[in-house]
Amino acid sequence: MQRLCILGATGSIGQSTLDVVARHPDQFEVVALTANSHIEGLISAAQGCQPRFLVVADPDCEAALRAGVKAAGLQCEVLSGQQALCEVAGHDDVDTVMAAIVGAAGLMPTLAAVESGKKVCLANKEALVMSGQLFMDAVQRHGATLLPVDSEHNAIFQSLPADFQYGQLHSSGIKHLLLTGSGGPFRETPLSSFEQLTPQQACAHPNWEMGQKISVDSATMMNKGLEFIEACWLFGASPQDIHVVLHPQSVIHSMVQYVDGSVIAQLGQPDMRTPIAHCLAYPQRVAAGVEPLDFTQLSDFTFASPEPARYPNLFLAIEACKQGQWATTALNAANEVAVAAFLAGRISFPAIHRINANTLEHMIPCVLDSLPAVVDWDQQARRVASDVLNGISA
Ligand SMILES: NC(=O)C1=CN([C@@H]2O[C@H](COP(=O)(O)OP(=O)(O)OC[C@H]3O[C@@H](n4cnc5c(N)ncnc54)[C@H](OP(=O)(O)O)[C@@H]3O)[C@@H](O)[C@H]2O)C=CC1
Ligand SMILES: CC(=O)[C@@H](O)[C@H](O)COP(=O)(O)O
Ligand SMILES: [Mn+2]
Repeated sequence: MQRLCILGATGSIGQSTLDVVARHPDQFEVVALTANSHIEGLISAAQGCQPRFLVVADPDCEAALRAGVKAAGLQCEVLSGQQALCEVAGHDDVDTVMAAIVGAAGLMPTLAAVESGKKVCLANKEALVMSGQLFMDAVQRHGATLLPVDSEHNAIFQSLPADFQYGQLHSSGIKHLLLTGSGGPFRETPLSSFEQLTPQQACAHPNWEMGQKISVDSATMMNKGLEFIEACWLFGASPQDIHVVLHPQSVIHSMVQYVDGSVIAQLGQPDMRTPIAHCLAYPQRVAAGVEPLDFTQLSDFTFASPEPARYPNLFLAIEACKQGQWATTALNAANEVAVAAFLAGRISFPAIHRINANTLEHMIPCVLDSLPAVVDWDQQARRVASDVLNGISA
């Protein structure tokens, strides 16, 4: 029996994880569920799986959660605050942590799981983008098992040689990692109308149902930029090892191109239950509730290169990846500030890129060789991004 902690249980990945887990009560037991403040969602999830711990990050929500737990007749211990998230992620009674908090808020709880040597199923790409080498060193040092949930990285993981060793792309006969991206909802929208695009339009992804932040990131292709950085860390790749390919159908989830001309791909429905089930059951396989692909019903597969004028955030992220940790941590922070402002209706869609680029220009390169340095740098970048934002929206 695998004992699970689901960080971000009320979100899109959290809910898909609960769906997979509920199909296999003989294999998975949920020990802890966490959220930020969505109490009803947490209680409803707890009614399905009866966890021992329920945790809200926002301490102001603890009393309401306690009352809700009592009213629902649940036998859960209620905790709150970031330290409590870290405690359940590293708890002795937990084997596996689904890291599915969105954004930088996931860094500390995910690292707590890593530092306790857990099996960590990583959806929270921002944690890795922020802390790269420190994160990967902690995985090594604490003997954690890191499995990629992000659909592209899961596809690459499945397409690599079974005996692939971290960082040995070239000696494994690999030429390139082909990172596919849909291009988001604005792939064919005239650039002249970008200033008028709304959050609702940006969140209407053509293929995937996801949380708001990652949906906007898909629309700007910052998501692919974050994934580019994520792939470098996960597989020990260099920027020149990775090619981004537009594939609007999102059926091929990414590929590995070998020196002999072979290309190995992982395909499937655009449904996160597949990579989630793959990570949870690895190295076994379990049913995920996902319909098999029917190739006779599929439309054409098409491919293209992303255009810099349409997706400047993608190219900014690739450049940041080449610059190093100071740049990727700052870019991630700026992007979180910018996307929140766009979702709140404060700035236009193209202003997301202006904030990201201006923030990077204001940051003076430095070495981030400790976690406190990363956290401090993230905060500095948020302050700079907020100043840029106030200048734009004033
Ligand atoms: N959705 C998808 O298909 C995919 C997502 N990912 C990655 O997975 C992660 C989660 O994405 P997604 O599920 O879409 O996001 P959602 O917005 O749907 O869910 C986010 C979750 O994080 C919790 N949360 C938000 N802020 C905090 C905080 N400050 N402290 C603690 N918990 C917090 C939310 O709680 P509450 O409900 O209380 O706000 C919720 O449970 C992201 O990093 C994303 O990039 C990767 C690949 C695919
Ligand atoms: C499902 C998943 O992994 C997302 O990250 C997805 O890739 C978003 O789609 P885009 O390819 O449009 O970014
Ligand atoms: Mn992805």
